[in-house]
Amino acid sequence: MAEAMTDTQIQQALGDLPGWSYEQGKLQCKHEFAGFKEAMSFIVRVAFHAEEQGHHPEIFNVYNKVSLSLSTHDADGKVTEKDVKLAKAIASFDWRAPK
Ligand SMILES: C[C@H](O)[C@H](O)[C@H]1CNC2=NC(N)=NC(=O)C2=N1
Repeated sequence: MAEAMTDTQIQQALGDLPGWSYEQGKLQCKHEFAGFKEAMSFIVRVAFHAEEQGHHPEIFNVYNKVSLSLSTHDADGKVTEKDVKLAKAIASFDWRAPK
């Protein structure tokens, strides 16, 4: 059973996670890209990191917009260090092409 982080720990972690927020009990980010292909490229890149970490975000896409949500099933759907780790990997490569 993974250990849930406290609200204080999550707020601290968000300091190193540009573009991420804590909403509805999950780590979330929303990005807008130049078009559908750019959005899908971002999703595929997220997929490789997710698979490597054995941890997978909920992914929602509409055309050029992508929303990601992260929580840990193993901790009753709460946020754990596993979510922060994947969010950091994603934040480190996130890009937004000029529209
Ligand atoms: C067995 C498998 O590793 C688990 O179900 C993993 C897969 N990916 C996961 N992804 C996320 N975001 N949370 C999990 O708890 C989780 N569990």
